[in-house]
Parts: sequence; C-alpha cells; structure tokens
Amino acid sequence: MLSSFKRFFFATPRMVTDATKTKVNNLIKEHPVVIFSKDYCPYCTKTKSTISALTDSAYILEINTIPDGAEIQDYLFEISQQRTVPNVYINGQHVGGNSDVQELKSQGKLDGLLKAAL
Ligand SMILES: N[C@@H](CCC(=O)N[C@@H](CS)C(=O)NCC(=O)O)C(=O)O
Repeated sequence: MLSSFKRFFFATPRMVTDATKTKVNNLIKEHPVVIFSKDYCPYCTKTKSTISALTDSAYILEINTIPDGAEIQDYLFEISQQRTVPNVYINGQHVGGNSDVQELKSQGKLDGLLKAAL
C-alpha cells in the first residue's frame, strides 16, 4: 500500500521517446479503429467484443505484453488525458474507454461511427 502510494506521488516520469510517439501516432492515423488494451483487463475484453461484433478491422495492441507498453501508456495519457485501458481511437479521434464505447453503443451511435471510419 505504502509502495503504491510512493510510486503514485514520487515515481520519476518515464521519458517518452520519439520512436514511441511516432509508433502511436502512426497506428492512430493508419488504422480506422485502434484499441490500446491489456490482455487481462475485463473492460478491454468487453470493448474488444463489442467492437469485434461490428467489425473485424480493429487493430488491437495489448500494451502489457510488449516492452514499450508502459511508455505507450504514458504517451496515451499525454495525448488523450486518459491513463486507463481500453483506450479507443476511431477514425483518428479519441473515443475514450469502455464506458464511452458502451454509451455510444446504447445510443445507437457506435455502428455509424465505425462505418464512417471503415
Ligand atoms: N472506466 C474505465 C475503467 C478502465 C479501467 O479501470 N481499466 C484498468 C485495467 S482493467 C486500468 O487501466 N488500470 C490502470 C492500468 O492498468 O494502468 C473504462 O470504462 O474504460
């Protein structure tokens, strides 16, 4: 508990390299749908199944399984003010997390957003 407290307040921020910034920016630019995810995250599972039911074109990056994942998460926070996963981009635009995806779905707007992107 104390160690998570210390990490939250005193951790040295990681440097986000230009390579990571370029990688994330390109993914968002080149893929109509990008889901930054963690493979154990239940919110991510829900978002992936919701979006996969509508399109098989989503690019999914499981950031907990790759060496630059923590840096990617830092950069996502920088550009979207969102640190949690899933972090979803559609058509180059930040959509948000699972609650945002579910809200779009229940408003009947998700399908149209995806169709416009694909
Ligand atoms: N309200 C968020 C909840 C997402 C969430 O809490 N995700 C957890 C993983 S299951 C998270 O990102 N925790 C911080 C982390 O993994 O760094 C949503 O709807 O997407």
